[in-house]
Order: sequence, then C-alpha cells, then structure tokens
Amino acid sequence: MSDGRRGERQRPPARERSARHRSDQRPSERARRTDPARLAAYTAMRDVADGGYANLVLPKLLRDKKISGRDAGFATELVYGATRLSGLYDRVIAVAAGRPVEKIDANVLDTLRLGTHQLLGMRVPSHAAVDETVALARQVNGAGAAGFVNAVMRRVSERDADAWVELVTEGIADPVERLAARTSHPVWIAKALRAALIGHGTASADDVEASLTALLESDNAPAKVSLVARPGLTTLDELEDAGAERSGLSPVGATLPEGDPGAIAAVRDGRAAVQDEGSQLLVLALAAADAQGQAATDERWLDLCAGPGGKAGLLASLAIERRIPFVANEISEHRADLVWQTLAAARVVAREEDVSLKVRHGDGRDLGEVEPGGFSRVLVDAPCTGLGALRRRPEARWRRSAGDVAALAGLQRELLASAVDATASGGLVGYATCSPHLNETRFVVADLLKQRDDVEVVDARPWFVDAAGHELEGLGDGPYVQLWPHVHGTDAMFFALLRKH
Ligand SMILES: C[S@@+](CC[C@H](N)C(=O)[O-])C[C@H]1O[C@@H](n2cnc3c(N)ncnc32)[C@H](O)[C@@H]1O
Repeated sequence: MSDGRRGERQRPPARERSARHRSDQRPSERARRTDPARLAAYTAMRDVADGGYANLVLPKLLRDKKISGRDAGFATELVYGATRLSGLYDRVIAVAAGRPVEKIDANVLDTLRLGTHQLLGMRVPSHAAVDETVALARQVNGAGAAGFVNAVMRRVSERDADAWVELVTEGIADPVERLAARTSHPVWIAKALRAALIGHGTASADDVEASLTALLESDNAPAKVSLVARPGLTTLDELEDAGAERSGLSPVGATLPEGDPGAIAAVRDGRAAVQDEGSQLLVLALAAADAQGQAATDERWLDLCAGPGGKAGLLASLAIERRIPFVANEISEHRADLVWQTLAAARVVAREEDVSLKVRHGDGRDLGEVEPGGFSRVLVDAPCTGLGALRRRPEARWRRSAGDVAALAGLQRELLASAVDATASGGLVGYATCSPHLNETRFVVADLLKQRDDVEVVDARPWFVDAAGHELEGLGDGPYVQLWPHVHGTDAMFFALLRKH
C-alpha cells in the first residue's frame, strides 16, 4: 500500500470531533462540505470513469481550482491510489456493503473507493477518512447516499489493510490469481507479466513468484518524476539549479523529488522534458551503436512513430549535435502537431546550425516503400499495450484487455518491416515497446527474422552500457534488453537492435 501524506486540514482538533458521534452533531455541522482536494479527486475519478486519463484531467483540475503544494499531492495520491487499487478495494467494499459493487451507484462507488484508499492505503486517521468521505458523499452523492457511505466506511475502518487483503483473497486457490487480487491487477495482466519475466530470462519458472510480486507491487508505487536534459539544448547543471537531482542511471537523466516539472524553464521551452530513464537509455543506445557501410558514412535518422515526441526530442538533439538530418514521422495529425511542438527548441538550433529537422505526418507502414534504404538509423517505438508503464497510468490496467495485444500484433509487425525497408545497408533499426508482453516484443522480432534474411539481431546490451557510461545490472542474457521497474526503477521498456545487411 502506498504512503499517505496527511491527516486532517482546516479541521477542528481531532479530540473535539472524536468526542461526539456524528448523529450528535448540529445539522449545520453535518452539512459541512468536504475540502477542495477531496472534491477535485472525486471529480477527476468521475472524469476518468468517463474515459479521461488521470495524468491529464487531474493536473488541469488542480490548476483550475488553484490547488497546489501538499493539497495537490494529496489529491494526486488519492486519485492514483484509488484508481490503481480499485480492483482490490471493490472486493473490500463489496464485503463491507454486503452487496456486489455492480449494485452500487457508480458515483457512490467512486466516493467509497476514495474513502477506502484513505483508510487502507494512506496514513489518514480513520475518523478523518470516514468523516471527510461522508461529507464528500453528502455534497456530491446526496444525503441518502451519505448514510450508506457512512455505514460502509465504518465497516471498512474496522480492519487494517493486511486483514482486509487476507479476508478478500483467502478463498482464491490459484496463486497467480490470488496475487493479482492482492496487488489489484486483472488476472490476464498478472499472467502475461509472469510469462514475460520467464520469457525474457529475468526469472525462472521456479522462482518467478518473488519477481512477479515485486513487479506487480511496483505498479502500485508512485513513479519518480524523471527528467531528460536534451543535449545541446540544456545541461544537467541547469536542471540541478531548478531542484532536480542527477539520477546516476542515464547520463542525461535527473529526478525531480518534488514540485511541478512544468514550472522549470528548460522543461517549459522544450530544452528538457519529463521522460522515463529507460526511454532515455534506449535512444542513447540506438545513437551509440555502430552503423556500418553506407549507413555509417551517410547518416540520416528516422523516428517512425514519433508522437507525442518524447524520444524524438532526445534523438533530434543528438542528431543536431552530429549534424545528422532527422525525420520524425507520426500517423495522427494531432500527435504530429505535438511532435512539432516538442521539437520547438531543437528546431531553433537546427535552423541556426543548418541541420535538416522534419516532422512528417503519414503512415509509417508506407515509409519503407516511399524511402527504401533512406535512413541509417530508424527507431520504431511501436504502439503497444503499455503494460510496462502501469505505474504511470493508473486507469490503464482496467481499460486494456487481452484482445488489445492481438489487435496491435499486425501493426507492430508491419511497422517493423517498413522500418527495415527504410534502412540503408549496414544501418540500424531499434524496435522498442513500453510493454514486456512477449507477443509485443520477442515474438514480433522472431516473426520478422523468420520472414526475411536481410537483417540480423545485434546484442543491444553493450550499447546500453556504453550509453549509460557504467555497468547495468539485470540486463539478462541478451541479445534484447528488457528493463523492469522493480529491477531498474524504469518503465518495463523492451528494446531490440537490428542491423540491415
Ligand atoms: C508508443 S507511441 C510513440 C511514443 C513516442 N516515441 C514518444 O516517445 O513520445 C506510438 C505512436 O505511434 C503512432 N502510430 C500508430 N500507428 C502508426 C502508423 N501506422 N504510422 C506511424 N505512427 C503510428 C501512434 O499514434 C503513437 O503516437
């Protein structure tokens, strides 16, 4: 369970409140409204239920409501925690309410999830969690619902988190299903991650349970905010001056211990960005690896599916430093616009240095035909399920389905084949996903190798070490690199390096 941050704010001392039962309170007191942070958290939960993304809707809400500092942190933990752990909390709520959660109004259920997270996942004192949740329910769900919420919350507060987890999972016989329930993951994801840990050689079938437990638990822990200092555009010193700390993992990476990254000037104007360090390392590795033949003498780089432009931002700055032309391609017009904006600072420098930097709006599957052999290095950061970044996207695990893996399979293979076609002899293709799922990673590359003999796999591990500038633990037996949150502290990025003959 994640750490909470606070108890009560703007409230009378606990002694005064706990001395009286709620039914003894004056009506005016009973009608008290909840605080802005909890209200914003509830609003964000409802927006997410309507299809929004927590990492987009919540920051906007907090800005609009002028909620900042500790209150913003509290609201964020509430929304992220209650969303991630909603699978587990729904089991708890069902027992406490004496009815399946499907029989509870969806608005009321979100209120209960927020309250349950305060009780079981944060350090909010029980009486504050119950009182504030009832106040929230009265405000947003109505007086009738508030009575029900009060009863359920009181029942939830009777046990601690460990006791509840034990109670709601003790009847599940299958160990992976039980672990999935304990860590609030859909069973299909727990099974796919288990297969990935074994299939990538990170764990053996005999000892996979410990790794799987650590991996699933890492999905429930807030990810640190990682920044990239785009070379030639800013420096780690500038980020340090703005409060970031050098990370030690990526040579261009830093961690922001607190505060809004958007408040940092270098981030605001695109010289730095928020970027997972696994993503940084794979871009640096692709740029460092040795191209051969024509590709080595006539460099031109391509990011085949670049939107919204995180990796393109780093690739472009490296390309400009080496005076190498760079193209970022993206199929979605909106996301191609985002790439254009992401590259704003790089575009200025590219113009000054007279280096070609282009954003192309089009289908990457066509590029191999449109520009056969036209590039020395091609990055395919393929559309994927994102199962390696669940800690950053709290709602993602509940939105994805096993069918998504199959639905993306054809596109991933076509993009990789097109990338190989677009690569010059001796050139390199980097195939990356932010998912460790075997069907999106190794099996995509294996299918390519079965179908063509003009490409070979290069061991990516030495280039990661070269890129990092220090040894990296847990890179496995190669030739692919699979990073893990519980091992490397990064998203579970997969990277395959291929050389065209
Ligand atoms: C995983 S994201 C890329 C993330 C990006 N590299 C970054 O670091 O910000 C995959 C991107 O591929 C794009 N995409 C999907 N199908 C595509 C296609 N046929 N051709 C080009 N891009 C495509 C998606 O719109 C999405 O922006």
